[in-house]
Amino acid sequence: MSPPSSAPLADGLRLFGPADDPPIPLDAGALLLPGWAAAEATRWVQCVQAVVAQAPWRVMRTPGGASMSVATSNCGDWGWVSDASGYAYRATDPLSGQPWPAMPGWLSDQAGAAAAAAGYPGFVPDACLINRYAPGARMSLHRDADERDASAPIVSISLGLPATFLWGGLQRSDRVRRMQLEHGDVLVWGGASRMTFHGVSPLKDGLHPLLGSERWNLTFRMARALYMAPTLARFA
Ligand SMILES: O=C(O)CCC(=O)C(=O)O
Ligand SMILES: [Fe+2]
Repeated sequence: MSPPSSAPLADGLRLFGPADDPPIPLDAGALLLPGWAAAEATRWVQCVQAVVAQAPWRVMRTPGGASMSVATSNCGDWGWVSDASGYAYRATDPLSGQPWPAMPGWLSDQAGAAAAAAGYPGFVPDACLINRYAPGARMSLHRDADERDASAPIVSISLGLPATFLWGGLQRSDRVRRMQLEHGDVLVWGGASRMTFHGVSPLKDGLHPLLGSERWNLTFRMARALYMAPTLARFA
């Protein structure tokens, strides 16, 4: 196999990270792209800031009534919300009654390029959930199961403080692996691992040059749209 190319594709898109770190297979269908988003981190941060200027960070409640430990926002056609009635994708922000901020084209392009680099061409997200972790914030083991088309992958970007990511199996009781997610890391999972249980351990305190004592995570999904990989990929 030839070494991964670092040549910019267009408008700052790269096949692999600036350090040319090769992708790390995690499971069938799941790949870590180390540092893939690091080179453009300030642009990622600016995009999030523009979103939260319109749809501010808020703490959602779980159906059981507990406050989530992350603060959350969304952009795109569909925003993921949790409240007393359950989990759902909504077209409008419950805080404002207005549609969620549009997904910046650059974000959508980046998510599509990351998915393609992980073997999922044709990924066009219609939802981007943004989670903000302060020290102590965590996400318990769950799987992303509110989307219409489970053949579409998930693209998850980490910014700011490192976190311990929990990667389990298809059953809640399966062994859980712990891995460090660093600033700029991109995790893509789909196919056989699309319904893998995952979570995040309580964030350790620290100071990141760009985000201070926070970690931001952007999770791109196809919430309602159907995933249609380009025909060519089937013959590749
Ligand atoms: O913060 C992360 O890395 C994971 C977030 C997540 O799993 C989710 O929002 O569903
Ligand atoms: Fe998740």
